[in-house]
Amino acid sequence: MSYGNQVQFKVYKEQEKAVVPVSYEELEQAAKEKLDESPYYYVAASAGGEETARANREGFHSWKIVPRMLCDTRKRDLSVELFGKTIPYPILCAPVGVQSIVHPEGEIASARAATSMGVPFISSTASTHSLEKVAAATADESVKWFQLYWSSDREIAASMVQRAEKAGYDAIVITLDTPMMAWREKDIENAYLPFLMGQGIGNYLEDPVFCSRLEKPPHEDLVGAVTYWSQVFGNPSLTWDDLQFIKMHTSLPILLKGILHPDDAKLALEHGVDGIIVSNHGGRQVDGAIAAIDALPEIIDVVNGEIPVLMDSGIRRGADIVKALALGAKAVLVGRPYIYGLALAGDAGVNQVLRNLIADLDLTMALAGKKSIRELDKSLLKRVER
Ligand SMILES: Cc1cc2nc3c(=O)[nH]c(=O)nc-3n(C[C@H](O)[C@H](O)[C@H](O)COP(=O)(O)O)c2cc1C
Ligand SMILES: O=C(O)C(=O)c1ccccc1
Repeated sequence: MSYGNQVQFKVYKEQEKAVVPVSYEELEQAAKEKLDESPYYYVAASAGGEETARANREGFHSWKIVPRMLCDTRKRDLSVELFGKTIPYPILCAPVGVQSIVHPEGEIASARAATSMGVPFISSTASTHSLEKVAAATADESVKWFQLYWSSDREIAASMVQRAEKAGYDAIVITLDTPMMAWREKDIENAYLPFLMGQGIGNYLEDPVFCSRLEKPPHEDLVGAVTYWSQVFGNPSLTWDDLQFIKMHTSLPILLKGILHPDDAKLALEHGVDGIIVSNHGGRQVDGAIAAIDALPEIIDVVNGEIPVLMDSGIRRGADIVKALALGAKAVLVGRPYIYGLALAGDAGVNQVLRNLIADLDLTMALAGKKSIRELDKSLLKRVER
């Protein structure tokens, strides 16, 4: 029996204990049926008319895999190396804030599930559970990164980065595309702001610098804490020169998330960052922005192998990952798929969504004639305009 068949049998066998639908569309539908309208749309909806969210998918559709034959793909190796650590698959859990709106255990359950299978977890600044509690839910040797929303009170930003380093995180992801929330029509219709109920601000409520700015501690005056949070959450005044400030406060590798323009990739290199994540935030920020997969090739050219380039926005199946990697991404991040798994079945749901994605990737690699991530390049793809 070939290794490929073993993967299939294992997946079929595990289906007996299935807790979530296998297809992405059915997964999303099941989450819609389970969740209340406001949290469901907070996760599922994108900015404006959702043109960019659609473009993310259409972008993948316009690349086609041209499989190779007779390549002996019995044994495959999906591992990649990032900042000196080998991860078993080229997949990470994207930073997603306020996960407690879909499941009370939120980020803790997701981090536990992901890292137990070797999938790095990127912990969001906007988590309900603090970065220390998320780290405590994972094994010491597991790979985890911390995502920074750079507060307009920069001492808070510095404090969070230092806390992350102390708690054992391996890298800092600075998200650049969300100094403020975009025009999200569903959330406006639903007047939905979970932060006002104290959700998604766990990292602030436990931050010594944040708390030192308050008149009363958060447990005595949550409204005061939330009000201050709303004043300092975003920082639209940042410029490239500010990066130096965070670099001074950490020895961890720094990645910039939300890069779409090749000139920004150039600036990232000039400012000495360690990695780039090509992303349009899953279509949740600039509606009308270029699809992340369409932005990727030019950025890969500019970066020219100097630092790792990762991508996210619209990854739904194994073939999407093969396409992103063939176009030069080192690894991909997934967002909504694992959040729907969390909504439906807590850590078991996250586990199953990731397991399915990995098995799909593994089979797609084998059937495309590729046995290692290193073998993926543009020659496997053809662009088909429709
Ligand atoms: C509900 C939700 C919350 C998010 N919160 C954050 C966040 O706190 N920080 C961040 O950098 N990105 C955040 N993102 C964006 C993701 O990291 C990622 O870029 C995006 O989800 C990828 O697209 P996908 O959902 O199509 O996989 C969020 C996305 C969703 C769906
Ligand atoms: O909703 C988001 O996309 C996001 O990035 C975010 C921003 C602030 C708090 C929580 C999530």
